[in-house]
Amino acid sequence: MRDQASPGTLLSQLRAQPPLVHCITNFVAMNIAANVLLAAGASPAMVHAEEEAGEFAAIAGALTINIGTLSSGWLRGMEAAAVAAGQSGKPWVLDPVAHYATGFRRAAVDRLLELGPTIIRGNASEIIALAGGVSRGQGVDSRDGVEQAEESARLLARVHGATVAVTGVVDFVTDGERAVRVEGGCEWMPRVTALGCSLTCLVGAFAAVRPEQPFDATVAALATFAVAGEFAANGADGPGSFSWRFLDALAALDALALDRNVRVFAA
Ligand SMILES: Nc1ncnc2c1ncn2[C@@H]1O[C@H](COP(=O)(O)OP(=O)(O)OP(=O)(O)O)[C@@H](O)[C@H]1O
Ligand SMILES: Cc1ncsc1CCO
Ligand SMILES: [Mg+2]
Repeated sequence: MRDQASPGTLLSQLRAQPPLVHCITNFVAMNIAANVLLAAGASPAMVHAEEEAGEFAAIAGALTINIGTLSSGWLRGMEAAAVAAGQSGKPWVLDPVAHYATGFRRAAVDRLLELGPTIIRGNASEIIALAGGVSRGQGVDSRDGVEQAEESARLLARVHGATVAVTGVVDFVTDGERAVRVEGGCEWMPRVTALGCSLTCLVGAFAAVRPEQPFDATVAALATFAVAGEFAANGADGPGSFSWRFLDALAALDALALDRNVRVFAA
């Protein structure tokens, strides 16, 4: 990994100049995602009303859109925000939560994809289905392995000119040319709701720090989660204690510890 764009370097930059991150996320995720961004050192704002989402996206350093608890009004807010982000050259991240579940979600994601997300972050079931494959997903949790989603991720990245991140036991990131796997995290992570949604918001925070390098920004965010997740697993008895230890580990994580413990490998 090039030195100037190591995860630790990006984390230091994020903390030196905390980016304002416009998050349109779901009702389940709103609180934990805001706390995750604050713990990491970024400044979250949960703004979804259609009357203001476009205006706000132009002010923020990056935008994240998550369709977890979608409604028609929210979708109009998402579209306005994505258009404004595109017009003002701000990176934006799409989290297509359970987009395969209903026609409403499928149509919403199709429209959002047309608006050209900079980064797409999902679990394996979501990424496989987004590329037109047959996924085993039903609800918001993944029922497929990341390995099964790697080719789908490469395809999506090429078709949409986006960086695509698939998360799970070992994460996978590609921009269609480069690809890496990020190891780490812990078994409790999928047992705490909305940690993936929160990661999407953190990807936005890193993208605001490096808008021209969405691939490096995405890897840095995933690496931050992987290392903080491993540290937090130490002494955790289950999802409850892991959840608060994870916030503490994120806040305590420094650039040096991140770069020393990160496990990113070319794929
Ligand atoms: N079994 C596991 N072992 C280690 N880390 C994991 C495991 N499962 C998920 N993770 C990590 O948890 C984080 C969230 O990823 P996950 O794939 O669970 O997202 P998600 O399914 O979209 O979650 P949600 O929809 O609940 O927000 C990522 O950092 C990922 O690396
Ligand atoms: C549980 C749940 N339901 C809709 S969104 C969400 C958060 C995890 O994706
Ligand atoms: Mg998810």
